[in-house]
Amino acid sequence: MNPASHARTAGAAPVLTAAGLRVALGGVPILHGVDLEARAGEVHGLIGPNGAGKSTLLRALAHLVRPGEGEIQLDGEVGLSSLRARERATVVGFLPQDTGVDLDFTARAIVAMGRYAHLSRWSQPGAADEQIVTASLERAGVAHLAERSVRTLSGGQRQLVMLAKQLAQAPRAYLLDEPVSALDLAHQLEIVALMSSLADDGAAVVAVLHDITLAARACDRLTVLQHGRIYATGPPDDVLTVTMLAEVYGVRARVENGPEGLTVTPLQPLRRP
Ligand SMILES: Nc1ncnc2c1ncn2[C@@H]1O[C@H](COP(=O)(O)OP(=O)(O)OP(=O)(O)O)[C@@H](O)[C@H]1O
Repeated sequence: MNPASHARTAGAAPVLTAAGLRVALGGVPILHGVDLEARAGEVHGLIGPNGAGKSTLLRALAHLVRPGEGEIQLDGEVGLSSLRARERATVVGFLPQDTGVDLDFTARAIVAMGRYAHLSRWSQPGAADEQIVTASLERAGVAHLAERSVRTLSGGQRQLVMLAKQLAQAPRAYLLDEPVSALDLAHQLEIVALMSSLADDGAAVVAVLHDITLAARACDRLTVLQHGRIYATGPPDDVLTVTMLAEVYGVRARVENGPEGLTVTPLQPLRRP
């Protein structure tokens, strides 16, 4: 972690606090008592193998799946479930893993939907909302796609448009499920920089990431999930160990700390954990 981001996170207040979350899907227990804090001004990475429960945890934080036990508190005092949907949308924004859209809307129209959270039931978007939509398209690097139907966009372009919608929504906590999975290298770096600038602006950012080296460099804190439980949480330097990679991912790996930060190189599969 670079020293600037370290300073950014010192003393950061939790926006969302999950305590003892238990979630079952289709009658199958998936999360078994998970605690997590999404802090203002911090980029928090969720990592772990396929099926560990990362998306489920993110969806629970976004109030898209209801925990059987445990709850999510806003600012440590209000239950997220007690908020009205529109109010909740000013607190949490969720970028799904699958951004497929089967609607014939332009990218601009999709991004404009992000503003609904900030309008009263009877009001129409105004000039200020339009400006925010334009700025959000620009900040996500997709202003040139504004008038294209989202149906005609590539997977990566659609992912960026959906991210622009989150920017227009401007929640206090951005919950991003694999935000770089469909992106080329340059766009990945741009999204990492964007996550960092959102945190600099005071937002809490929680992102599911599969590229561990990218996660190490992009995140102030990492939480490792394994079989629906937290294996470790803390600064990347503490969490990303050879032992963790063997025990959680079932790989022999090299972890190096160089001038650009940590690099994790998987070398050989071990017996599946
Ligand atoms: N609707 C459902 N009914 C039953 N089981 C489900 C349902 N949705 C997800 N699961 C299971 O819950 C577990 C956790 O899934 P989840 O998508 O949270 O994992 P993940 O860590 O995000 O995985 P990935 O890295 O592959 O995206 C998986 O075993 C999955 O098969």
